[in-house]
Amino acid sequence: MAGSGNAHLRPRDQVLLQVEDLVVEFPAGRGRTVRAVSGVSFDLARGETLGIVGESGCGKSSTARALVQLPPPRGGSVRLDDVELTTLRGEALRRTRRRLQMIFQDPISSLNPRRRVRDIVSEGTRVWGAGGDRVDEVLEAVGLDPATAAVRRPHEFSGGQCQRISIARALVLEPEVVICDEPVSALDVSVQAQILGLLEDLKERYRLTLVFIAHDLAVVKNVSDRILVMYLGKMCELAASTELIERPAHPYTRALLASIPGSGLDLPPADRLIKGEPPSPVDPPSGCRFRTRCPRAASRCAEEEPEIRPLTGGHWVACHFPETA
Ligand SMILES: Nc1ncnc2c1ncn2[C@@H]1O[C@H](COP(=O)(O)OP(=O)(O)OP(=O)(O)O)[C@@H](O)[C@H]1O
Repeated sequence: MAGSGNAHLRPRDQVLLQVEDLVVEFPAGRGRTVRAVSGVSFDLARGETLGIVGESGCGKSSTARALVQLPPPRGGSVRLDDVELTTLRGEALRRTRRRLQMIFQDPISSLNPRRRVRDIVSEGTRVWGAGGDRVDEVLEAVGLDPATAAVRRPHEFSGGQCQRISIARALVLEPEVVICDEPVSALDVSVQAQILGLLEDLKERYRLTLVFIAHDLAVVKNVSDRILVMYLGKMCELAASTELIERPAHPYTRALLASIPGSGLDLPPADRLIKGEPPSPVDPPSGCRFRTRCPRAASRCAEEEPEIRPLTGGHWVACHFPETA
């Protein structure tokens, strides 16, 4: 079972992926360290979509990469079924990693321009020695005509089509969990909707479990069953999507939500804007990391770091003064 600080995690036998107290660090020059992710914990039931949202630099991509152990996190646990990924090495890690696939933000640069689509999509299957016969099926599943698309190269496709190719490349390995790291951020708005719709369809068809990362809460809210809001490497709030949208409790979540046109959240102007830039994660503020930009900050917020704690069943928040109305 999860430790007391991670009481929002469900019992292990109910979840496919369980992440506990994840810590990711990078060297930041002059002997300093940046803690990009600090104490992040969440779980995913099979077939569920968890959205992770927060502004640039809050640690979303570092969290995503730590799930697939690229690189392995500095601390914490990532458990897929009964398999603890953080202690796996070599062939055992490689074999388990196939079950978790990633889709990235920039589809064009993540595809090798010199190779034909068939080779790109089947690349992983050659490493695995299986799945090569699924290339046509997955190309068709992502909406590309295998007969014409497979022999072309990435530059002959639009950004949206390249993202379809990336999705096919992930799907061909029959993953259980697909981690989508800002999959639509680089695409035109009209294309974004198509790719989001495609991911929803594929999730049903292949019984996928999704982690969906975006800086834009407007995108995340429509595709996620639950949403985790991160700020400067830490968890702010975690709740079912409708609960988080209808009753956001953390001042950061509230400001993110109020910035979405038509969100229905009518905040006083001071609460609506997130002032200034995020502080440096190399030297984060004492106490609550959001306090330097928070309209509700009080002296306690500088002295004491808020633990993540329950508001109602399934709704968790790390704030000394959450909105509870
Ligand atoms: N390889 C690295 N070396 C040093 N610092 C890094 C590295 N990768 C990320 N960081 C730092 O870790 C912090 C979190 O970065 P991360 O990319 O995970 O955030 P993010 O929320 O995904 O942001 P974005 O939306 O811009 O990708 C940032 O301060 C970033 O500068």
